[in-house]
Amino acid sequence: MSTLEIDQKYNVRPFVDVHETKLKNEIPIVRLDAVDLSQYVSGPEGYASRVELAKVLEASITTYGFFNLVNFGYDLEKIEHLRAVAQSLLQLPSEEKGKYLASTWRKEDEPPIDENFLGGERGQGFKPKGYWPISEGVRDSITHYNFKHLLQEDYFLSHLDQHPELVRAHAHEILAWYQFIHNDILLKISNLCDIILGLQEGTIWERVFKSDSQDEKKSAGGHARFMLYEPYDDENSLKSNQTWLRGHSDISGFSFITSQPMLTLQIKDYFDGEWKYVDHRPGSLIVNIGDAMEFISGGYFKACLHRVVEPPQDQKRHDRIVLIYFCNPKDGTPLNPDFYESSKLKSLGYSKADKLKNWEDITFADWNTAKGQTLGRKNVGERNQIIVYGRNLERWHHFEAAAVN
Ligand SMILES: O=C(O)CCC(=O)C(=O)O
Ligand SMILES: [Fe+2]
Repeated sequence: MSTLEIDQKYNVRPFVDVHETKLKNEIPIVRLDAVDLSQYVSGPEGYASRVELAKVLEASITTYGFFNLVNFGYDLEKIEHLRAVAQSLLQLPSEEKGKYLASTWRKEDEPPIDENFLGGERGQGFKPKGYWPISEGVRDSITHYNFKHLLQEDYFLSHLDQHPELVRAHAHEILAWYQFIHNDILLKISNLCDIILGLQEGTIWERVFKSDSQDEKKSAGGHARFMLYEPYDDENSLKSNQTWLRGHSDISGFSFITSQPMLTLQIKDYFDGEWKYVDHRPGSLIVNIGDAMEFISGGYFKACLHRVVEPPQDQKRHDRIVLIYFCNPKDGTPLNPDFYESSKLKSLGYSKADKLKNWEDITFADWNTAKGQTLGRKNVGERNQIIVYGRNLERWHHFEAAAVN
């Protein structure tokens, strides 16, 4: 079957976003700074432009830990088309989803999905609705599909039988978008981080994010997620306290989320500790620092707490689709700033000898495993300080400190 015929079979059609809210003046909202990647000029002659851009980035990632990326050089219509594919994929019947669950314990001869059989959330494939407990018996209303191995193109393309037909038909488009984020956008952002930290450009890329197309163990990790949020009914909305995804920081180095009109993503404002909706900036990506970059920078960059809640009144009862990319450091990356010998961090006191005495020497793989095991657990909630390897699992204390100052 041609791609066109497959698209017809699965009714691939544009995802219709909800209209913009008219209530922006009545809700807590934060407009993130825009990092304009068209201002990034490579080569020695572009150095001054990169220094200017690094200043904008530094102001964002050392406070909110979030920024908007604009003019990043990818055809926005292609991203819209992927959202259309995501819509049809995430709306496949349950029996189809049951064949491709995101669980390491998926076996070919396992029975079709029923309420006792839900896929894990981190493997490749589907996480059906209802996997995470939210509160008072309410379970999540999020369907997602995870992609792994995106930076190992040969491997990905030779294992397409692990994916539903719709993914198989669009495999090249999916790879193209995520590899562009990693190998183009992230490379530039890594170099800007080098400038911020007083490191030679290329340092963070080489040590942390460089991909290896053949050997996944030596490569940074490229994990993507298509997400569909469906609204709760009135009863679940009330019981869940309007929460779609509980507050957390990401494990990743950086996470990239497509900005769309429905205001539901909230961040905990670094300056006053209040939860605020992230405003929509058309054509932008919402980018945030994950735990790994916070630890690599000794806590100078902030892995901000964020959550997903119901939108303002005039955007309710509508589906929401986002495409996410989590880029993880290479497994062996040390999560301590001393390894990078940044003069800037030393002068700010972000070194083991100074502010970070309790931090154990760990690699990204250690953190990924330890925190991964806690995901979705009810006891790992807001204000519940849990220390792992000398570090706070979620850094709620950032906001307490900021609010007092
Ligand atoms: O849906 C969103 O906007 C963010 C989701 C998120 O924070 C996550 O999957 O880690
Ligand atoms: Fe997140």
